[in-house]
This record gives sequence, structure tokens and C-alpha cells, in this order.
Amino acid sequence: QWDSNSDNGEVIVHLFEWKWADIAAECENFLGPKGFAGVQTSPPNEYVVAMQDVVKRPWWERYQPVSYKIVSRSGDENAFKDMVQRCNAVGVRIYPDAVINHMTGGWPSGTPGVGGSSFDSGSEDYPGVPFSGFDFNDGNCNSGSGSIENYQDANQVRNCKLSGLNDLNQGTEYVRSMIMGYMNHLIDIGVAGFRVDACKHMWPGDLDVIFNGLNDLNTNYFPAGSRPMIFQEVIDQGGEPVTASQYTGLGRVTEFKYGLSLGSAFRGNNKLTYLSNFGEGWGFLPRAYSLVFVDNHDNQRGHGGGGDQILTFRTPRWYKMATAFTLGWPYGYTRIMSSYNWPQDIQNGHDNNDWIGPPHDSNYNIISPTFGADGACQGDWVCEHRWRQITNMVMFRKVVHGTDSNDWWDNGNNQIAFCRGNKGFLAINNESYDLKQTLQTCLPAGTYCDVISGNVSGGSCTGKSVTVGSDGTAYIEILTSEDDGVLAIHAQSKV
Ligand SMILES: O=C(NCCCOc1c(-c2ccc(O)c(O)c2)oc2cc(O)cc(O)c2c1=O)[C@@H]1CCCN1C(=O)/C=C/c1ccc(O)c(O)c1
Ligand SMILES: [Ca+2]
Repeated sequence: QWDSNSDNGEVIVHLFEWKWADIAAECENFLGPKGFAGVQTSPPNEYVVAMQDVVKRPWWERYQPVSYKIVSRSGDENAFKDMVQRCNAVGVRIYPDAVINHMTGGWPSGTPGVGGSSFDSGSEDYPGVPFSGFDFNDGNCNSGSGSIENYQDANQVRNCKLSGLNDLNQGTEYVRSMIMGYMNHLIDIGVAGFRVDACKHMWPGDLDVIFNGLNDLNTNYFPAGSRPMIFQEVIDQGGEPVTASQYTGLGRVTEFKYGLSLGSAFRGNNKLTYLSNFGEGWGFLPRAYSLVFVDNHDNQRGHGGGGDQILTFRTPRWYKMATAFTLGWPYGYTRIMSSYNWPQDIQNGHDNNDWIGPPHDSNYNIISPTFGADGACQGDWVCEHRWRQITNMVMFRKVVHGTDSNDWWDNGNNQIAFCRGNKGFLAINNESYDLKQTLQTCLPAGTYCDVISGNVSGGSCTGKSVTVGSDGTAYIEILTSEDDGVLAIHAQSKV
């Protein structure tokens, strides 16, 4: 269903490839206090150990299940349980990534699962579940190769192999029962819902049965009768028979058009003034059903949807502006990507290193993030969620929750500003010249700290401050010489 089961704001952070013990600590040390609603985790189930000559332990090995045992490079079931308990205790919900469309692709016999389970991809035998040849879609796929060849054929998209991965038949009682058993096991541990991978490749009718077969949430953490929040990955940029709106009746759906359009605007390929009706007015899903993000684990690598328009941590100034807009703007349930860095090797517009997995030691064990004195992550962990400009906008979104946008202003081009009720005000300058305007901030008179350029600390502002008059207006400056082209003040940044 569509509600997050979290009352700690409305921003989820995708701690991509983080270990369970590190997420537990992050909930207690950072996410709870900073107002994050929840964490999307990497898939907790067992997957293939992908070791080839060049491609070693790629991030996408976690999207080739071998069993539904809770064991992975992020930790075992006990570590997962500990994380769920500790995060729930500080109001931060857990949403695991459920990979239920398929099992592995073709691997040499003897290739192990990360938890030691054996399997045979050729005969579609997965004793760790167990699944056998009867549980796959081969008989239902009408393409020559058995893989999806034509995305214009909705049957192929659902019944054939996605890039060669053995395609489960969710139409049978047995497959449904194994999938529901796995997801109910996680619900009983205490998760608040799921990100469901590759929903585009499963029939809505089958997903409806599966999601309705899920238990209510664990009453140790949630009110009786609470339903798991579902957000479905459906990559829909238009032009295909399978559309996101076919899935909105089952739960929230990822709105891929959002990040694509926003990236294009902030890169200067569209005017920010057009963002005044960003959302349904642009043909996006109704806000009650949409899950929005600037980038995700797949398209930040240049494929999976959005290509070169997508903004990522590699374009930090635009990324912070687009994220500030996203967290300030009332449309959609918002998700922040938290990434790791990898050495890109762009050849002919394609990154040959787009497979590289998380920071690891010589035994391919994932290494834990470490934090500098300023709270930033060190080494190859990027931790966008810890960037002050992003962290503070998470609290902004929590403070303005329940208000709509009002008092939109723009200069006709790339300077915009808007209020959220009488609780918050955001201004953006994406011009090559300064913004110097007296604007309606809708806030009560007083002095407010700009939460982009600094924090509220001991009753004063470490960054810029704004003085709001009795008529709600204030003189707003965003100079091109400043680090960030954004200014944001809200009811709780008043001094
Ligand atoms: O070149 C690749 N894949 C073919 C092009 C991308 O197609 C994939 C899509 C995909 C792409 C575009 C679409 O419009 C679409 O409907 C599906 O979704 C996946 C979902 C999975 O759980 C596992 C996968 O291997 C894929 C996948 O290969 C590389 C090598 C294998 C994994 N992979 C990848 O690139 C892996 C990508 C990947 C993995 C997990 C995801 O959740 C995801 O969205 C993409
Ligand atoms: Ca399928």
C-alpha cells in the first residue's frame, strides 16, 4: 500500500550496499536525529557469487537470487534482525529491496551462492528455496531466444528472461507461496515495507495476489492492521505498452520521468520557471502514488533510464540544487540515493566500469564507512545523505509536511522561489548572475537561518540569516560566488 508506516518525516535514503551493522549505527547516530523516515536496503537474500575474469563481485550480483536465505555481503539474519530492531527503536523504518521476478542468469555449474547454497542455472534448479524447472516461465515466453527481445510486446516483457535471468512464474500457487514466505519472514522481523525490483517484468494480477498475501506489520513496532508499504520499480519513460499506471493500484511506483526532467532543467536544457507545476501537470503519476528521486543505483551509472540527463554526486552543485528542490517541493514520496564512488572508464558514451561493486578489502568483504570530523564519509563512500545541504532539507520536508506550495515567484527564467504554507520558503538561483530580491516568504516575522549555507547552532546561524518582516517579505540574496545556488528557511530554523 501507499503509506510509509513512518511518522519521522517522509524521506527514505537508499543506503546502497551498506552492511546491516553499519545501517543500525547510522540509524542511531544520524538518520533518527535528522528526521529520515526510513532506509531502503540492498537485497538481504542470498545471490550468486559473480567472479569472472574482469567483472568481479559486481553490484548487480545482488540482483541474481540463489535463495531467500537472509545471508549476503551485508550480513546474516542475526545482523539483519539487530538492524531492524535498532532502527525501529529510533523511528527509522526498514524497506528491503525484494528481488522476486527472477533467479540467476547462466553460470558455470558449481558457481556458489554467497551463503554457500548450490544451484544449476541451466536446469533452473535452486535447491536453496527450492525452485525447479516447473517454477519458471519458459513455456510462457514466445521469443526466439527465451529472453526479452521486444519491449513493445507486453507478454515478452513479463514472461521472458530479463537480460538472460531465469524468469519465475508468479502465476503458480507454489511460486507465490515461496515469495510470500520470504517477504512475510522479513515482515515478521519488523520491516515496514518493500522496494520491489523489476515489477515491470511481472503481471500486476500476480503481484496483487502476492502483496495481498503479505502479513500485517509486526505489532511490536506498528499499530495492529498496518499494511506493508510497497514501492514498485517500473522503468517507464513512455512509448511502451507496459506503463507505471498499470501498477499504481498495488502500491507506490517509481516515477522515472521525474529525475530525467529535473536533470534536464538544472543542466540548463529547460527553464526552472516551468517547474511551477512540476508533477501531475507534467504527466507524472498522481502524487499519492509516486516515489521520486533525482537518481537511483542504476541510472546513476548511465543506463536503466535517463541516460546523460541524470544528475549524480559527480555534478555536486546541480545535484544539491535538484535535491533541495525535490525535498522542498510537495510532489511525491522522496528517496535520497547514498552512493559509493568508482573509477569511471567512459568509452563511446558508456562506462566500462559501471559494474564495479562497493568498497571492499582484498577478500571482497565490504568495508564499513568511516566519518570525518565534519560528519562527511571518507574514502569511496559518498554518503550524499550526510551532505549538509541535503541533510537539512530532509528536516525542511519534515517541518512543512502537510502543506502545499504557494506564493511561487520566478524571474521568467532560472531564478525561482516558493513557500510551503506558512512553514517554509525555498529560493533557487541557476542563472549566471546574482539573485537579489525582496520576496514573500510566508513566514512569521523574525530572523531565520538559511539551512543550505549553514546550521542553527546555539541560537545563531553558522551560515546566512534572513530577516522576515511583519508582512512576511524578506530581502533574499543568492550570489553566484556562493557554494550553493539555494536558500532555504523554515519554522524550525528561526532564531
Ligand atoms: O547490461 C546489463 N544488463 C542489461 C541492461 C539492463 O537490464 C536490466 C534491467 C532493466 C533495465 C532497463 C529497463 O527498462 C528494465 O525494465 C530493466 O533490470 C534488471 C533488474 C535486475 O534485478 C537484474 C538485472 O540484471 C537487470 C538488468 O540487467 C548489466 C549486466 C547484467 C546486469 N546489468 C545491469 O545493467 C543491471 C541493471 C539493474 C539491476 C537491478 C535493478 O533494480 C535495475 O533497475 C537495473
Ligand atoms: Ca518476469
